[in-house]
Amino acid sequence: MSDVLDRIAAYKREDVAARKAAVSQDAIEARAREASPPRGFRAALADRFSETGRPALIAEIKKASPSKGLIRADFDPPALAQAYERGGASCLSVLTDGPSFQGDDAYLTAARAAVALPCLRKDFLVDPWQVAESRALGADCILIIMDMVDDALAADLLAEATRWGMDALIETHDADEMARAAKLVQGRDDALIGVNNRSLRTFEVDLATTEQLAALSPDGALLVAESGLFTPQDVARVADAGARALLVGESLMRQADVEAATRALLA
Ligand SMILES: O=C(O)c1ccccc1NCC(=O)[C@H](O)[C@H](O)COP(=O)(O)O
Repeated sequence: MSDVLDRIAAYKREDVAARKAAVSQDAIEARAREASPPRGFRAALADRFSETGRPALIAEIKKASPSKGLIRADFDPPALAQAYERGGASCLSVLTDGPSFQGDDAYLTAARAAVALPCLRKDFLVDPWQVAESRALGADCILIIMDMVDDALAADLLAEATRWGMDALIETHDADEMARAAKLVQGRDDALIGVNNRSLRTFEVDLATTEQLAALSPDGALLVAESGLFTPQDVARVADAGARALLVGESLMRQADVEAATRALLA
């Protein structure tokens, strides 16, 4: 039986085929060349960690999710981006997937225009064409979910991100994916490796995932702990495991005062 990740991959392939039929590679590249220059996503995280000795925050603009349904009804991406920036976030993550997250490409463009922070396009990449599309939308970083791509596609996506001057967050959830990610970034000094504490197939969340995989992360990679982080104690736990950055959505999106909640989480 197919699970949610398989279903997302299936509709994404159809969606990308339709987008590619409407906008050729040359046309999407022309749009990408017109976009505002990349802001340096990994560098922003590394700089903040160097300055503070604490994990830097990637704050996520997330309206809904398959595991939680609607998370935030009062949803204004530019206002949320500004609240995150004032609260101390180093980068943003913006969900652009519509069917499962009620996201939209326009949310990324609008959020990025409202702040000076680098932005991750949080979507499911199954084709290198989507990398140029992400850049055309203004993204500074793309997501490569190792569970969703084979090694060849992962390498193509990473090469495309590099070609466009973008960073790539390479997401893992188990030791096998971490080993594949380590091979993928071998010889590079700009690796950004994520450990998702949530299984995207069962939705089970366990911070021990970061603790278990951190030791397997390649030397020199900047490690990002993703999902299920609600309290400063959670932050301290993944920091102790070696995380230099955090990706947080739900716990901040559920707060009335997002700026204060962001500050409190990082305190
Ligand atoms: O969040 C989900 O339910 C989900 C389901 C299937 C695929 C991906 C999913 N989430 C993407 C993420 O990784 C999170 O949005 C991100 O790490 C933030 O997590 P959280 O702080 O727990 O909202």
